[in-house]
Amino acid sequence: MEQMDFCPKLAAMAVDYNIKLSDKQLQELTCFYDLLYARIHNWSADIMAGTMIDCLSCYDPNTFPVGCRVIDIASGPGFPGIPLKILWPDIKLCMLDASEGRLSFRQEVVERLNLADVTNLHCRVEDAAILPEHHGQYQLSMSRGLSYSLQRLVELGLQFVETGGHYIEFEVERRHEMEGVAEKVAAVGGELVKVKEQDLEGRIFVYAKKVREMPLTSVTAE
Ligand SMILES: C[S@@+](CC[C@H](N)C(=O)[O-])C[C@H]1O[C@@H](n2cnc3c(N)ncnc32)[C@H](O)[C@@H]1O
Repeated sequence: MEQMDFCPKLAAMAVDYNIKLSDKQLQELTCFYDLLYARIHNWSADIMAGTMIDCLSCYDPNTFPVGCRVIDIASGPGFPGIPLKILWPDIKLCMLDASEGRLSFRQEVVERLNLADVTNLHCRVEDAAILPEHHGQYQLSMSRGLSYSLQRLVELGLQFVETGGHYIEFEVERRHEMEGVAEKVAAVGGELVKVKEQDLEGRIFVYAKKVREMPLTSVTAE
């Protein structure tokens, strides 16, 4: 029953949040939901439609150049990377997570949906950030649900992008973290571009641009 509800709920929410989804994209997002439901957790259609809309809401034309190289850090089962890839099939997407189980699930989704230009990485973000094949190799990085401080997240995210590239943090209801956010971003080589709030999931999107290269500090506990 939940599964049958998903597609119409997502379609209605997309209209509410001004996100245009084609029938094909709705089908693909529904297929992703079906796989999540069967393999990961039987999340309700309401919760999952909200999660998909949350992921898609980070889109900003100034940070997503056509065909851009994107890395989703700590992607888990594929959020926000897979919904964004479905909405913008031209992006070249890498999804990274420290959990191996999540990698095989994401791979299954990629194969079922026949998604091109997607790579999957089983690695800790701190390790990948200093590898030459990932450091500075993307135009856009993002993370949703990784539980580090905002400054540490921006620091890590900016390691992956070239100068002029962007990092998007999916911040949620940590108002204290938003104090002095521009200074926190500047301290790790970035410039705060904008902050966007959305009622759904208490979301605050933080957009940071990389303006200079900074070495990654070796914080191990926060
Ligand atoms: C709360 S989940 C969020 C997953 C997904 N981004 C989402 O929005 O549903 C946090 C994820 O971070 C991953 N993770 C935690 N520490 C990590 C690290 N140091 N490097 C890479 N992934 C990490 C976990 O394996 C988990 O999949």
